[in-house]
Amino acid sequence: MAETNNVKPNRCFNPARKVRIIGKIRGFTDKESESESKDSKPWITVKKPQEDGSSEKYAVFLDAQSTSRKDGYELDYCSEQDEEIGEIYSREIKPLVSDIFDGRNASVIAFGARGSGKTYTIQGSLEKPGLAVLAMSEILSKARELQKSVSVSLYELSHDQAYDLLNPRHPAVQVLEDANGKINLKGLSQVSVKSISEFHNIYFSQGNLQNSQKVQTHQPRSHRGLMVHISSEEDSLKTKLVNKINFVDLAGYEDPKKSSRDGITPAESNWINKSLYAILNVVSAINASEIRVPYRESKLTRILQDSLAGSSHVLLVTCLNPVFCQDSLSSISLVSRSCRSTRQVLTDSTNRISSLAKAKVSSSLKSGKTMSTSLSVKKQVGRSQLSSANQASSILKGRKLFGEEKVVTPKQLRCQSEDTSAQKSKILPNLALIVAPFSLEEVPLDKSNSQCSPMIEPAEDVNFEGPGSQSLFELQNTLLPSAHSAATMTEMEASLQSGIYHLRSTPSANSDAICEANNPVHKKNDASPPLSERIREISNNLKTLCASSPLTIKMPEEATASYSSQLCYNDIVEPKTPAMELSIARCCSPPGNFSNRGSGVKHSLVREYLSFLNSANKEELKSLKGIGEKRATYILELREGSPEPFKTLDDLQDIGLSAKQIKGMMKQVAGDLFN
Ligand SMILES: Nc1ncnc2c1ncn2[C@@H]1O[C@H](COP(=O)(O)OP(=O)(O)OP(=O)(O)O)[C@@H](O)[C@H]1O
Repeated sequence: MAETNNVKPNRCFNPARKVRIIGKIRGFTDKESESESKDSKPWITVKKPQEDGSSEKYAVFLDAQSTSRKDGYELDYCSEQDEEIGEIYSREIKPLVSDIFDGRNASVIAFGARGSGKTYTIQGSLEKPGLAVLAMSEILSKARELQKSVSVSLYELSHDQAYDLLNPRHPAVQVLEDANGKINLKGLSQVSVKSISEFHNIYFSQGNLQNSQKVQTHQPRSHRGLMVHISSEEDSLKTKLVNKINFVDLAGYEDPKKSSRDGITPAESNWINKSLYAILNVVSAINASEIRVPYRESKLTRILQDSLAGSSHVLLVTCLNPVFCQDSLSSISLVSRSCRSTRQVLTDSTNRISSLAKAKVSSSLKSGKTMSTSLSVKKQVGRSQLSSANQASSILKGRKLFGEEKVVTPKQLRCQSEDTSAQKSKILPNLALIVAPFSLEEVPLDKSNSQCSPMIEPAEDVNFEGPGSQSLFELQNTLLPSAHSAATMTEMEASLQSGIYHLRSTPSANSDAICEANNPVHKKNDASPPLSERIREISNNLKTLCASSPLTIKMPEEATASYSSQLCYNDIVEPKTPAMELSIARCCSPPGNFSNRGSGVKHSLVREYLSFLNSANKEELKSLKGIGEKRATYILELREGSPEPFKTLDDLQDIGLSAKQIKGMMKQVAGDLFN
């Protein structure tokens, strides 16, 4: 664990990230305590933030002794195994409860493998109340103080169908969205609660209620949600203000390939995992401040939509089994992937920390080798190396379900080298973190692949969920550079099931900023140099000018004469519409405009271009047609001798360009204007 000290501090913390992710290691059950030998090494260890500032976050290390696989993840917080639920409540939930009374919504979601203690954490028992019960106790006392009313709803989700657990008939709940984007849960009862004992009766007896009614809603694995509504009458507005806090006990994550212990079918298991991926996809999109948050991917995310979006607090509690559990390993890995975008690997709450990969990176760099950033990273341990037809279909299915993923070949990755060379030093170590626990293919260092970085994709479909379903925050983002689209659960599923790890990096506001800082030429992944931007701007201005320019009126000669003769004979001439047909020509195309308006714009373009050549740095120069490494170096040398070596286009001949080449360059930036 010595490497923990090497955990990099959170260099570019993203303040927009809204989902807090904590870990909770469950206590041993009686049976486990019996079988667990006193001196056996725990497979999960928690490392607290370092006082010397070398790490600001909690880190949890999972050491799968049977496979010698070690993984490390950063979390916002991770409770020790013996930490009482009450302590977690005070630390994590209490502040949320106060905020609900100040008008915010909240969602507390327990995620983890089967048997990892989710129900124990959220619901608990009468003797050992869970987070929801402790919260309810405080909510009720605050509500009394502030004269607000409290009601609760309970639902269960199975096969993407929600059922009301407080109605003895367990009707299906419909999720409807009104014109303002407000979510209405039709068919979900709300039962008013005045005291904690009333709440206990409702919360702890709903299982019995189901059994007595013999309604087949309660599946062995299903999601269960408690929704607490806190409402107050707003006298002045005569409206009812309602805020909500949700507690969700998700169905346990289980490898769909495993034969289930409770006889559920693979289809059911797939549905559960799909809905788990959906919630993680939403978390990922929220954290990445994406414009489009995929609430519509599952009924659960639709139900929670207004308690996930906007200024809502979201707390994801990742529950972990204290005895080795492959599914626990997979589930924290899923959470980790949902909470980062590959470009922000050091900024998210569950960054994977790997001594293994770090060592590999440093050793590979030292040894003159570098890691291949190919999309397929073969898993070192565990399952078969190659994806079977089954796995492939699962990947495809996943892609279909969770959005298309561009498959990027290693060759394409290499092609990015020029554009991303400035970022290489940042990305390479980060990349190592992403793929940490797996063996990374090492390839001989060559110029092209040494500069590889993950493929940067443009933001994909920017679809809004529906009218008004966007928060103001999201709306604002539409005006900003596209935020990154985080890795979807498709990748996670694919990786977990097939052992093939897909890396994808997408631009983010943050990364754009980094990119810009590193290389002002490459503002975006399509790398438009500022010169062409400026020239485009001039060109656009020109078009606008053309569009708004006065009509050119050609007057027939005789008409002009008669008009001017009028002017001659009258001192004060009343303006008259000439009685003649005018031939009107409107200049629309820039070349046409040029011929009519002289060469002012052209000169201005040339000036811009020359000034760029006189001031751009090497990388910027190289982005121009006809200027490679040598010419760029030569230009910089010329500039050392004279600060402005290029005063006219002809001066470009000094760097070995022919008149034809110069014209070609100008054509590149200004198109037909230089024909
Ligand atoms: N902190 C704890 N101390 C002791 N026992 C615990 C603790 N947390 C959970 N358990 C026990 O572990 C078992 C599994 O817990 P729980 O049912 O909460 O898991 P789960 O994640 O909700 O499971 P599933 O995914 O199957 O719903 C239960 O028997 C529970 O009593």
